[in-house]
Amino acid sequence: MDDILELPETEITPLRELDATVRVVGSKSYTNRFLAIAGLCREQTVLRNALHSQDTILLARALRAFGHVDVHRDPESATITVTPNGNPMRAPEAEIDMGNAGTPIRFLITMASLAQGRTVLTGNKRMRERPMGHLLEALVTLGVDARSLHENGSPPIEIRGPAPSGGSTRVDGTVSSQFTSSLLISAPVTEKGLRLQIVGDLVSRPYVDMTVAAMRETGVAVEREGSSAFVVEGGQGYRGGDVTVEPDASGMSYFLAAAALLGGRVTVPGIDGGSRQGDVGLVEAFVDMGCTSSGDVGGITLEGGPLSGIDIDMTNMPDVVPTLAVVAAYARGRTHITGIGNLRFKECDRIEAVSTELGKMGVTVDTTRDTMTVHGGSEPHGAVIDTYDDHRIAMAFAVAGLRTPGVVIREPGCVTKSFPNFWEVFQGLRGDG
Ligand SMILES: O=C(O)C1=C[C@@H](OP(=O)(O)O)[C@@H](O)[C@H](O)C1
Ligand SMILES: C=C(OP(=O)(O)O)C(=O)O
Repeated sequence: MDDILELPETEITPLRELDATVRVVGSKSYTNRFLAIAGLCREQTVLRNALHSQDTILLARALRAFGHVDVHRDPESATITVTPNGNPMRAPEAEIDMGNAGTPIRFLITMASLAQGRTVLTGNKRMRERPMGHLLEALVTLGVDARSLHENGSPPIEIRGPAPSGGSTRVDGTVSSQFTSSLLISAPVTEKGLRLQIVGDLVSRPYVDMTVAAMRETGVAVEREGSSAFVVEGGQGYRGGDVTVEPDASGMSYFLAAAALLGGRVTVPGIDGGSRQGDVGLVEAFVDMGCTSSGDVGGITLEGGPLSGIDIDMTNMPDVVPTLAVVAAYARGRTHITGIGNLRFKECDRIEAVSTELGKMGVTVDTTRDTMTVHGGSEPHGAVIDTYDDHRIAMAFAVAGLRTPGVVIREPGCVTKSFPNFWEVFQGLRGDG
């Protein structure tokens, strides 16, 4: 098919009927976790169904730059193999440019403290505005020499290692869960381990649960004390071997949304409601709006129905807010979304972006610092959608184009951050793909 990734824009052709089984890419979050863990492991790790996208490639390259592991991808078997080569972890001489890969750069900030020498982690313009300050504060308490070179809490971040090995610290959980995950992942390979207390209300909590699950799956013990404290003993080694990554729940959301908007049916195999990925919670939200779901252990099926607005707290599923907001635009009544203040620190300010772009389609959206209210009910019209170099804005609004004629997505190539074959899979919904 045409290489949509290279085009300045693409117009979406509406679709009348939908009944499809859709295979989505491997989870971005699990791939990032298992890659980071493999980068700390003394044994070889083989990742199956791992996500091969801009962000995970940047993480794999960064791991290689520390010189202690070889990372090899076999496209035939879609496996990524991480093999320790016996060398110590050393800070690379050149700065590491992490683009706008938020999770990877945050995982690497703590990992870099284990390496000998001065590491500088940087990124694109947007990354240089994204917050890392709470993670730096937690690391400084542990005695790590880590700082924001522009003293604004954002990259470039300089880390001088190796740091004193572990200890006790606190981390603010109100801006990003990735700081907690970052501290936890490196903890078992330190000498003293980590006692960690989260302060403030933790956002995106399911991602921390995924971190703990990934750590346990790879052989280390993590103790939890209540919901906000963790103890990880030092001197533990991660276990290598085979790891299989489940499908990406955020990537799944666009296809479930398509079923919701078209009154059609979509099945995504390989993932079920019991997944730890918080974004599977979107299925329940769509059911509350009027859809029907059926799921067995082998997959999730959603069938559209007449849609009504809902009130929903999305603290635990930030990445599917654009998806839900687009569907809400087609629902009768208003949808009030709370708990989403940290959407302002993602690939773009997603509260602003979603309300501006829905506005272009004739939909009224009210916003506050941490909420969004979408007024549905009158049929949206087509518009040229700016995507702000944000994959989730592109993918969410593409779905609107399946129902509304005249939706044009600018810079469709931005999907490569998390879902490089998105347009191919999207085209496949037509059954002629
Ligand atoms: O740990 C992770 O894999 C992620 C955590 C979330 O970020 P925040 O904790 O910053 O909300 C999410 O938005 C991101 O896409 C992936
Ligand atoms: C926020 C996201 O990613 P990250 O924070 O890893 O850049 C995302 O994928 O929606």
